[in-house]
Amino acid sequence: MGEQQVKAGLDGVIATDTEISYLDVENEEIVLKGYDLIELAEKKNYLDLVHLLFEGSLPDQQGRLSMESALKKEYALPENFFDLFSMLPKETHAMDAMRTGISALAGYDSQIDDRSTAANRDKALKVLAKIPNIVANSYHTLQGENPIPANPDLPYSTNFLYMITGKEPTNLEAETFDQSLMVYSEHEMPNSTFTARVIASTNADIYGAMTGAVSSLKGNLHGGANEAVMHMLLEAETVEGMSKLLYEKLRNKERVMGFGHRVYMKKMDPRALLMKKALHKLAVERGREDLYEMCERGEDIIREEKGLYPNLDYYAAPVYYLLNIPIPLYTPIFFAARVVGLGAHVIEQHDNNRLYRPRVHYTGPRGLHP
Ligand SMILES: CC(=O)SCCNC(=O)CCNC(=O)[C@H](O)C(C)(C)COP(=O)(O)OP(=O)(O)OC[C@H]1O[C@@H](n2cnc3c(N)ncnc32)[C@H](O)[C@@H]1OP(=O)(O)O
Ligand SMILES: O=C([O-])CC(=O)C(=O)O
Repeated sequence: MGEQQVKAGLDGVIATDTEISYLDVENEEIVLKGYDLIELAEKKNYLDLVHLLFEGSLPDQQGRLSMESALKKEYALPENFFDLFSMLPKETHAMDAMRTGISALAGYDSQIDDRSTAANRDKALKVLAKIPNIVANSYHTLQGENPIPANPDLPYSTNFLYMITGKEPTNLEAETFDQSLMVYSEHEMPNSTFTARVIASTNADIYGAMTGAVSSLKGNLHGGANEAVMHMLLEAETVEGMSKLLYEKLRNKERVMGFGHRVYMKKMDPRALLMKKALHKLAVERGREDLYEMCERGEDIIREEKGLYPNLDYYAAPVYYLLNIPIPLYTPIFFAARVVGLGAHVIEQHDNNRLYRPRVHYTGPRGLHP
């Protein structure tokens, strides 16, 4: 094995070739199939991006419509599917309920063992079609509420938000939510994507890979941070409260959720910048400029004191709050948006597979006898 150096957390290690996406930190660009994710998020919508990742190109109007109608045909969940959620303890976290739902879908797929590109793409589209229903209605069921049926007259992402809140969103709400799905859609090789690819590399199916990815994403060093950020903002209450809380956290050497990133670290996550703009628009419209100012104050303090910048979760959280989304759904929504990226990665892994099986640097004892 020689003298290979262990990189804690596999920091900087190249895990695979990919044609899907790349974080070009030097040029501050998130490259997605040759496009800049931020430009896509400003000019296109979520289903364009789905088409780009699954079909390899941005769609024309017709292409977008036919993708949307294919998704709508798959919105429904198997009969009595919600019974699953009513059997869970009502304290079950929305991420765990969603994970159960995705895992259960496997049993309904008669082509579960077909790992061809076309079959995998069909499966990924099925998950994408059903995920708003699973996210929104596993939550409603656990809350003892009735499931909210999909409204097929609404565009995909508008319907997703409608199924969460039960109210038809305004244009600004629908556009902001769609943009949030775009920025969450794909991000190269985060822990959850790596998890999905590692699982897929055993020839396991896409449902298993995605179920593993949900588990990874739940942790607060990853997707769970958006929920934690909102609890922090609510605890702080005011701009002054935010200063007090953050200085206290810094004194206690606590990690501040929503700051730092393995790849950007000393630079602002470009997706956070976009969500910051979206937050400003929403905050002005809602008369909640105080929430925006709290976030800015937090950003200034952590930059000055730690040299750290906000990541996407820091600004996505207050955006979701102003969209009246229940806090436990923030991370499930992150996952739902990421289904497209994860789907693309599982397809790529199966198309050119080699089992992931690394080695270790053994530091334990030798030569013992029982
Ligand atoms: C969309 C996403 O999933 S983005 C990630 C969301 N997660 C969060 O927001 C959680 C808060 N952030 C963090 O914990 C980290 O920045 C991570 C996990 C995202 C990346 O961390 P890593 O690359 O592993 O860096 P690591 O954990 O080694 O930290 C390096 C140093 O920066 C400090 N640091 C990093 N992030 C933070 C933070 N948010 N608050 C305080 N200190 C921090 C660490 O304490 C450490 O300091 P030390 O060298 O004095 O011990
Ligand atoms: O890239 C990462 O490590 C985490 C992240 O920002 C994401 O998954 O969107």
